[in-house]
Amino acid sequence: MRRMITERGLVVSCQAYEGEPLFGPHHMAEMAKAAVLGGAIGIRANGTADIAAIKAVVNVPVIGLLKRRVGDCPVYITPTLEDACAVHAAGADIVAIDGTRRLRPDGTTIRQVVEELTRLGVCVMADVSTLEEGLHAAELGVQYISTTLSGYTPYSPGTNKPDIELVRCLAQETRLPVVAEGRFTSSEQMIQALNAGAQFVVVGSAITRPQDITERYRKAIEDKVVLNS
Ligand SMILES: CC(=O)N[C@H](C=O)[C@@H](O)[C@H](O)[C@H](O)COP(=O)(O)O
Repeated sequence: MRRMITERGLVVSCQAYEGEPLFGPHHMAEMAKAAVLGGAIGIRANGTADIAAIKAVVNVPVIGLLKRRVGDCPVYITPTLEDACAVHAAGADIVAIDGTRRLRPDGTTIRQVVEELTRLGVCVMADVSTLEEGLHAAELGVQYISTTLSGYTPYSPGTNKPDIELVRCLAQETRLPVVAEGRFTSSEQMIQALNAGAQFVVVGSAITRPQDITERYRKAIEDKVVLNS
């Protein structure tokens, strides 16, 4: 049985890239278990192996995606219908796809992908970068809109902070659950997003990438303390 996320709260993204120490389904499944122990109401995961491994050990809904770069196509979050079907088949409760209007690597449009996933009964999260993309995805009939790609398209504002303003606008202008995702590094920012209308907040690197967390602490020392004279 596939489950939606209906509560408000924190979803933890458990992702590691090839070459990183925690890459691999075993590590990601253990990370997901730890996140659920801490109170995560859902997990976001990349790749069919990680999704299946995580589904086997947690009982909260899993948002699945498949990051895949094809040539120089900028669409890389579950870029094709086949990728979305693979994510669904791996057990994801919700399938996250690129929610922009950009053509997918196989030349298809978001409309075609969402129409087919809707016909198959797949629950879709559209990862968008602007309000306009969110409104368009909502019109196509997706179930969730996430701010995931804000700052990651050439036409969206690039900052090192979460895009709380986009959360607020999406929450005001659509009737769909809005997901706040991308660059959350503090619980204060999470509260701001929830108060701006997010149904839940997805936090990744700040919880599940130890090398990034360590680097953030180390940089703080460098910025404030003279280490060597
Ligand atoms: C833009 C993109 O490709 N985002 C990906 C989407 O799944 C992941 O790399 C992020 O880690 C995830 O969105 C969570 O964000 P953050 O790690 O900043 O908390």
